[in-house]
Amino acid sequence: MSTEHTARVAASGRPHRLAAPGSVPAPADRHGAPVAPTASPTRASSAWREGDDPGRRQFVDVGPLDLEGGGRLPGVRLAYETWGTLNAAGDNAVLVLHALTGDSHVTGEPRPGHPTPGWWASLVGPGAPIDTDRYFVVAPNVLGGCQGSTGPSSIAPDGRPWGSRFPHVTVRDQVAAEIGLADALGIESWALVIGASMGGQRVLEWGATAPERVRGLAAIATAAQTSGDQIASFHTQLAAVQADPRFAGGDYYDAPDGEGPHVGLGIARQIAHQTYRSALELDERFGRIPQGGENPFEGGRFAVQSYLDHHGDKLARRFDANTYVVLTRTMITHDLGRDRGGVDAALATITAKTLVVAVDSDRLFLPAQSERIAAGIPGAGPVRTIHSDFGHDGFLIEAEQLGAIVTEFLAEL
Ligand SMILES: CC(=O)SCCNC(=O)CCNC(=O)[C@H](O)C(C)(C)COP(=O)(O)OP(=O)(O)OC[C@H]1O[C@@H](n2cnc3c(N)ncnc32)[C@H](O)[C@@H]1OP(=O)(O)O
Ligand SMILES: N[C@@H](CCO)C(=O)O
Repeated sequence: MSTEHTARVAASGRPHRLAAPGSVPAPADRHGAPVAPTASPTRASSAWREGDDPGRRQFVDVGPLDLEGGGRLPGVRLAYETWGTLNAAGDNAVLVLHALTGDSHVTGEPRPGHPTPGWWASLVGPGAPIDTDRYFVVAPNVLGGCQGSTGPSSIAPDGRPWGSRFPHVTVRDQVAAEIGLADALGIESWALVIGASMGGQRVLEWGATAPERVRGLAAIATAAQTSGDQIASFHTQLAAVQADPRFAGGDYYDAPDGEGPHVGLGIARQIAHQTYRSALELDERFGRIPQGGENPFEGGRFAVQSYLDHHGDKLARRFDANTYVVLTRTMITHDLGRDRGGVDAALATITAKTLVVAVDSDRLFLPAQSERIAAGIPGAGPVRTIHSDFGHDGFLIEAEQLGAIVTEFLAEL
């Protein structure tokens, strides 16, 4: 394994892999520094607030929403971005659904205050596999999110942030809100609804909730029903956030010092990030190499620890902890088969032509879960496999492979 794997990593053409031990960033560098709870520049809510970064975001009010779990949101607003033009026939609309910590900014188009391109810039844009010169692409921020859509950091009718009072929302509720967005945009049926991971959960839910409104589906690195193993991992992430005293049960937005539960959120991301990468990659890439300038025998870290610290810290600086909790709970309760006679019965009701994609090294959303989706949807072809050393994150990293698969599927549609 080792030789072949190393060769594949080396041949992957990735711009950045672990630097030689002597040249990894010094401990004081942002890449080398441990999570520094008191140094966070973010306020108690790192959620987007109106006026922060208007960019090209638009908003739609989809009205009150009766929730699957019995509660009610009195007014739901979705933030979204669009690219391209809806044609006269109205048949070139594509809905792109982000994963847990994504947002509406999918393409490489620059936006104010964000140095990095959107999260699927290689897949969506002018001349890209989902060609915005041809398709009208719509990407909403999910219900419960923190990038402009109604979520726990939004202001409730009493003028205070929802915080701990934000109700449980299910994947079905999120899709109900997105149906409101489609209505508002005058889109009767989507040529394609595409998403990965948590976004893929909504893709499947679209197919089962509104089969007449989707002609094509692409469900990538996802599952029709959250497994016990996934719930277990999500549970530990929730526990990490909730154990942070600054979480305050979810009501931290008005913390006098302006600080939120960055430490807990960072730890949750570290737990999650490990599941986003493969064991093989972490071993091959980091192994037992100490972080530059640090000695693990004197309280220092191995490079992989520093790497996880970095990813935890980075998310904690850009994301709202309550949204992380709300969306994680949403994923925990995801079950396409609920009240539909079970998963297989629900999958059988999906009429859209469906592309199912798995990442072979994914240890979070297992390829077997993709197999189940493909076996259950009448219009699904065999599972297409992304071969990757990187695990679940392969859906973000392996742009060339995914692009080719999506291009082929769109041509068939
Ligand atoms: C669909 C969605 O919703 S996606 C949401 C979008 N974004 C995210 O999820 C961001 C989280 N990041 C990731 O998941 C991944 O980084 C990806 C998938 C985006 C990219 O993967 P890769 O290109 O393989 O990046 P990788 O995992 O190697 O991380 C690179 C970072 O780790 C840092 N790093 C690498 N080694 C170390 C180390 N030893 N110590 C500290 N930091 C390190 C790099 O400096 C780099 O930092 P930067 O991102 O701030 O520039
Ligand atoms: N990087 C992805 C992984 C989960 O699919 C995210 O944070 O949304």
